[in-house]
Amino acid sequence: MAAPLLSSLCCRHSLRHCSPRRFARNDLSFFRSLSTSISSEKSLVLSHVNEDAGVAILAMNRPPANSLSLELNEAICTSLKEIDTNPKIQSVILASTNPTIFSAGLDVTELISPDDQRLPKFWNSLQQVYIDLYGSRLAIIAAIQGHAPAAGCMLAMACDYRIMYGGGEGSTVDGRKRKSHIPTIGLNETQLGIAAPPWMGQLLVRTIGFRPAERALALGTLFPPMEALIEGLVDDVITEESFSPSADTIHALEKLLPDPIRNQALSLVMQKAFQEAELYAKISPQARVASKLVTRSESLKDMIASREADTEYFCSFICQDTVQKNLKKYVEALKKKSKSK
Ligand SMILES: CCCCC/C=C\C/C=C\CC/C=C/CC(=O)SCCNC(=O)CCNC(=O)[C@H](O)C(C)(C)COP(=O)(O)OP(=O)(O)OC[C@H]1O[C@@H](n2cnc3c(N)ncnc32)[C@H](O)[C@@H]1OP(=O)(O)O
Repeated sequence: MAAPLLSSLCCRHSLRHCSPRRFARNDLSFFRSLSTSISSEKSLVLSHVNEDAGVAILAMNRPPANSLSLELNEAICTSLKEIDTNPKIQSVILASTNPTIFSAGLDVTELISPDDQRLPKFWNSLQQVYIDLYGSRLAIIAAIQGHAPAAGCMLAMACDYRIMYGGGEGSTVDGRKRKSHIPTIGLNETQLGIAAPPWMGQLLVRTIGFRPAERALALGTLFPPMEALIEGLVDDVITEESFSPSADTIHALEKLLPDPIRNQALSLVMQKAFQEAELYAKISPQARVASKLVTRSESLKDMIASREADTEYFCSFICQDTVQKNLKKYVEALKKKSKSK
């Protein structure tokens, strides 16, 4: 049933290689077929590979908050595609150059008084980020050193493993002392007066289970690290007390991390992410990818099948007067809060 639907509903531009037959095949080509051919501003992400370890880094680099604009979404897809073409690489660490914000979710300014050509393109680019991460042949490890609300949480959930910084006074998240920083993660859309799109909500359901997700979606809950761990929203929480760095890992990270974020070799989250990435990289790729297909292919097919309808709904929803009013108020409050610091 899903296959003919899929071919008719696949987005013309980004999914043109995604034939139903490929979907049925239990091999790497399924994941490769989901890649895009979008061009991008490279500096919005920093990426680098350590071929000896089979690990790559993809660090979002859009100050101040890594909020997801059309261009950042495209840059993530392009960078992931480049990494994907390197057969020596099996794992990627998805990270942020900002040590206190993983990603603030959608760039809410994209949603206010939107341009009617750009808005669907923007939404399409977010869908593509999800498809490319969730359907990647690569094992993707989220190194969540800072806040990850809404679509920031979606990015993390689309990865294979999530490691979050536990926070604390005088912590050394990037090797420098800083004041207390407790990050949070969750789908907080209802707090903005909007609902998470169905595929994002379903991703939360698959990650933490039906009832906890139902409640978290309704309340727009942002979980601090230990609560996120208990709910299963993250797989590991790292604190100075719980993790001891190893000289070998720091050395390998120094080889992997590009110049502007080389000091993150001292980040415990980054160190644990690297160890996890190495672990995944040692598994037979065929076997690992086949096992990923078991849990992900059906929901991806469903999401792709409803992609155009999702975009249409999103655009008409965002353009409603009441939604625009709520979003404007939200952005004003955000800016006021930031100024008052
Ligand atoms: C029946 C079917 C229903 C179907 C529904 C279908 C479609 C659904 C329709 C819509 C769905 C839309 C989906 C949305 C998902 C999203 O991702 S919405 C975005 C949600 N994000 C947030 O709410 C996060 C907001 N930001 C924060 O809470 C904080 O900034 C932070 C991340 C916790 C960090 O705090 P911190 O104190 O460190 O930093 P500041 O607050 O000072 O921020 C610094 C700087 O960054 C700017 N900024 C922060 N977040 C955003 C953002 N999301 N977009 C744009 N800009 C952001 C902030 O304004 C500051 O900038 P400055 O003022 O220039 O200093």
